[in-house]
Amino acid sequence: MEMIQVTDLKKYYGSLKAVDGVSLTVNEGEVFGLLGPNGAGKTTTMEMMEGLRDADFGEVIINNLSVKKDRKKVTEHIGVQLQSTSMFDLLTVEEILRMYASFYRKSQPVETILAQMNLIEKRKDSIKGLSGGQKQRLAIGLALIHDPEVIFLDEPTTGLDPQARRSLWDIVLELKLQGKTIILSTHYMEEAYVLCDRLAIMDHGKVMALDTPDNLIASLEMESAIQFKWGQDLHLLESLAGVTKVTTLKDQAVLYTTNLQDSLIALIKFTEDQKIQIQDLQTRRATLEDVFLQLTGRSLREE
Ligand SMILES: Nc1ncnc2c1ncn2[C@@H]1O[C@H](COP(=O)(O)OP(=O)(O)OP(=O)(O)O)[C@@H](O)[C@H]1O
Repeated sequence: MEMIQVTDLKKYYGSLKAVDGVSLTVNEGEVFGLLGPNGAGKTTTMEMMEGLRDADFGEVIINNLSVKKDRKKVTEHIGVQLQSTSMFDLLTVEEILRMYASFYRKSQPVETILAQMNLIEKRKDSIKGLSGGQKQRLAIGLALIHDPEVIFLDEPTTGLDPQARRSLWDIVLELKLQGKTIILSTHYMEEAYVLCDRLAIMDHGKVMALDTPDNLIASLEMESAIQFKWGQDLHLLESLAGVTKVTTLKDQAVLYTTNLQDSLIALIKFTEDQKIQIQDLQTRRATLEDVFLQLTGRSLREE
């Protein structure tokens, strides 16, 4: 069943097209990702989906309710993770959860949220003293207090260390197991790959591609990438055995290939014959990063 339908959503700020005609659907129980670099329009898209920002054009339907016309009813079905900077620093974890619970007609027991977010030991601590990961878990806990079916997480792991990031991934996967529908924005391709059933790759306010992570990678028709420092003409590399595409990333050449072994042997032979030295050679399986590079000519990590 489709839980969310977004049709031709637009938001312009003067001549800047922050969101420029986004259409997508999110199925019930799915983790759906918006993947793109800073400024791609992920937050603006999510805020229009949540009803927190007015769209200039387009429509969002959540659980058969129009976000524009039935905003109040929609809020009962959705949970939005607030940025932790906007929480009341002097309250304790338990106090803020109780305060949020009081905003709703029906809410989950605070105990349940504390356990689910791994915050039982922190319940009496003030928010000010929490680590970044604990604050993010609390922010998600606050979004869950009224037990919504749909949860929006805007870059939930930005700025967290790898361990805190993984613990947040576990929480997202646990929420999925409970049947929640989750919309998550991120600029980490590994996170998108691990968590998302399907994802939309966004750039300059548009959806560049939308599919499962594996299908997006498979659509490139290149299993592996060979990357190395390269100061010569790129065209020299195009006819090497197995190579399907050639591109650059800063001072590096990236060769995509369907046959890593053939391409590597051909590359080494070619550079030997031409007396060209290659530096910093590495090979890897193609990733969502490569999908983004192919679609936009840029790296997700260039911020
Ligand atoms: N209120 C506003 N006024 C003017 N421009 C805005 C406003 N809000 C967002 N923008 C611009 O719209 C574009 C999209 O911003 P948005 O925050 O949606 O991107 P994002 O993909 O979420 O990036 P980030 O990861 O940095 O949050 C950016 O160029 C941003 O500067």
